[in-house]
Amino acid sequence: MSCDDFQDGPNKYKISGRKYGKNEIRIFYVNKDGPCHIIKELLINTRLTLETNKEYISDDNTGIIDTKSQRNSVYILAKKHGIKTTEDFGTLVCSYYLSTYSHVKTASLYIEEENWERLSYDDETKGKLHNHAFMLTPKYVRTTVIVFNRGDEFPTISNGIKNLRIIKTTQNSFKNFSQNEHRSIADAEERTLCLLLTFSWTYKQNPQIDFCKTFNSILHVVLYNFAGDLEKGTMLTSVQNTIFMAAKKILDKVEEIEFVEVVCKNFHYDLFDFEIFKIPNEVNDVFYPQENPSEVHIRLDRK
Ligand SMILES: O=c1[nH]c(=O)c2[nH]c(=O)[nH]c2[nH]1
Repeated sequence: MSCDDFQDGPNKYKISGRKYGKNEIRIFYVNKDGPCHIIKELLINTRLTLETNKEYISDDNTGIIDTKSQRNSVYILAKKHGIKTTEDFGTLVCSYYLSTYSHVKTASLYIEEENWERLSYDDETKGKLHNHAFMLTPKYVRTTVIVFNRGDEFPTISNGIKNLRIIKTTQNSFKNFSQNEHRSIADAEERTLCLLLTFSWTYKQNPQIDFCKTFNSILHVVLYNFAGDLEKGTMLTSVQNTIFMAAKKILDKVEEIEFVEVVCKNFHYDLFDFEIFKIPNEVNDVFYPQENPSEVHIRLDRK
């Protein structure tokens, strides 16, 4: 019987999940080694699971590492060691919690990274990048999850792309779906496809890779899978098939990845009905974007 199984009179219970931590620790780090500054802005959620559960089932708080202490460790470790990569820094923070507090069973972090790009001018200096000025280009959020269990040699690391919104105006069909008595929409040979994509991929333990380079090559896979060749494009027949193909191509491309998860919101762009106004509509060029997207999910594992 584990410490999470317990009995109160005739009633038996099991705590099947417990963790706690600080949310949205915002940290901005500037590497000032030389005139060309390198920056990182991270939003971090910490989570600790303790070996015992006495703080849940009794008034004994002696094991609780308060969430402000958890937050302070993030800033102090950044000051002492800097932040080179998000994955290394996240691993350092988790290792710190595990090595400092012998009663921490699992330390994990969820990290979002702001997409600051080095500033450049659209003039004769085009192509040259500024040493210490940046602009926020929030096309998507880069995510990292680190889970470090006591006793494991390495943490499990996941990366992801959150809230990438893309739209394609042709070469999207949706047809031959279930004929049922409640069906209200017709087959579409053509439609406008607008997706809000969140990908995450989890590495095998201790992958020997450049996480940043891998992120960029996965972003390329995701975009090319959606859009295809710049001029010729590519045909998409459903959201389900589109995200399956993207996940498969990621596993094909990066051997070190164990599984990929995709959550895809599909914003329907409906055609405005001009028929009632007797306005001819030879070209489908006016749409009304719907607010409430549908959602398609897949997780693809290696076997
Ligand atoms: O690609 C799609 N998959 C669906 O499951 C679905 N449902 C829907 O209304 N439109 C779409 N499109």
